[in-house]
Amino acid sequence: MKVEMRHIYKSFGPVRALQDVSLTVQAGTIHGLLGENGAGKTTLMKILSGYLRPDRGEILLDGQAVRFRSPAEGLRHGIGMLHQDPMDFPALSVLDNFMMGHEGGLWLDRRGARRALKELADAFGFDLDPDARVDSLTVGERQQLELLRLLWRGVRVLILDEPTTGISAPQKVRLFATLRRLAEEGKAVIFVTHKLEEVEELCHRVTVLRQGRLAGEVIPPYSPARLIELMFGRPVPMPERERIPLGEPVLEVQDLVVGDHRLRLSRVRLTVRAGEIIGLAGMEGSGQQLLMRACAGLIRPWEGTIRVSGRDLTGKPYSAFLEAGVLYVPANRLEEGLIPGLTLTEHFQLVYPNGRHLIDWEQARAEAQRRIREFHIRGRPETPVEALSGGNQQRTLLALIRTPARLLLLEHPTRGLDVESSLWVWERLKERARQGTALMVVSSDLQELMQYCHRIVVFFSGRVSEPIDAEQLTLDRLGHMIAGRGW
Ligand SMILES: Nc1ncnc2c1ncn2[C@@H]1O[C@H](COP(=O)(O)OP(=O)(O)OP(=O)(O)O)[C@@H](O)[C@H]1O
Repeated sequence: MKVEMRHIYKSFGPVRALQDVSLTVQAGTIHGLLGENGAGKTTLMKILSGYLRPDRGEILLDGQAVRFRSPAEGLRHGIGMLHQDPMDFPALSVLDNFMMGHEGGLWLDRRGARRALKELADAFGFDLDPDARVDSLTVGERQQLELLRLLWRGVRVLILDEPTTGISAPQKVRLFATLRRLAEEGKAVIFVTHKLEEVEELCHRVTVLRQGRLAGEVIPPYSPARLIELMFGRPVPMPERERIPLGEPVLEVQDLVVGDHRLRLSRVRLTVRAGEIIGLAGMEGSGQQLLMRACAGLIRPWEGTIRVSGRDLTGKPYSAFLEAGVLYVPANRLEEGLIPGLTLTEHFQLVYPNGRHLIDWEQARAEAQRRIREFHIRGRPETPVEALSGGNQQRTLLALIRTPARLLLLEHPTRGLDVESSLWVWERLKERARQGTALMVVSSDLQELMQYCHRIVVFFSGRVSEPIDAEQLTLDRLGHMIAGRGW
């Protein structure tokens, strides 16, 4: 199906999210949509899939003008969107979610649906237990489930809004192969991303948006420098690798045994020093989060000890970890990090209250404004967090990290961030390291781990490697280890 969007305009109050954007996507192709944070990519795709209505402009499918009043209508026309943050029902099972929205709903033939789920999951190499509750899945697994659901619904235009952020390198390879296959079968695939290498690897054509406007359209062979210039309106220099000197041990993990219903980490030993940045690499769900949560005081270890700055905190409550200067920034920003419905000002007041009993809202607003400026958040003090673009939600989370901190535990701090914003975030994190904070960072971006971390710990199915000096690692070796080879 050929998709045409013509002269689309969309504003949210004073924010002009899209101005005169046109896009044509041919059937049988993978079309990239590239742009910096807040460029309007998600808004454009929400309009195409029926989640939002444009203020002006039209949409044509195979030359026929269409107007969708809801995503369900979009889906009936064969347009499905895989969102950046999972849009599922966490309290229900994988199978229930898979069947959700299907004509017949939950009364549908469950056995048939179960079979379809298994077949699709096998085709992609995804390992999803149909009876698991969705809130026990990782972000990546939830994305996988949603992708399978859309395919099962028979979409002809598949929109993927940054689909690779939560999944492992081998899963990405499989996903890309599947997307190519879907394109060969005649589907139109729209691939929203910040990552230039993904555009190069996958896309037959790419449209670049900048600040709500069309910046250009490019076909291979791509020049990364040209794409960056289209995205940001100027070249963006890459930083040199930096060696931050290390201080005293901050985090000392001894023979830690910790687990949940599906995974168990055995005898983990790790010391992180002041100023050190340790990267945790592995497929989503390989145990990184267990270690992070144990070190944040959110889950109790079964055995072993956790010491922070010499104090034994094993088995102590989360509040004791907070008091010791341990801060945890989770991956799931809209469920655990931010509170939908609350504004930016309200979020900052929760973390930095300006009064004991009464809040001076005038001052609160001014403080929020200051942080918005400092962290380059595209939003206003009164903006509710769910109205921010994904990248700006991430910046907000970072702006909410209290100072000083002894130990920062960050999951995917640059997930969903464009090149320039990622550099900016890492600058902030390095600044913390230089001030003596110890950092432990989970990321699926191996290149970024290699670039910024002193040492890297690799996880595979609950196995945990010794910390490896990042300078002695190659991207290739790291990729193999993550896939369970060469241990
Ligand atoms: N519901 C909303 N209410 C108010 N403003 C909004 C809303 N949705 C989006 N915006 C604003 O519109 C602009 C474009 O946002 P959009 O999410 O489309 O960007 P994006 O290119 O997808 O960015 P990212 O890569 O960070 O997700 C941003 O300035 C954003 O804050």
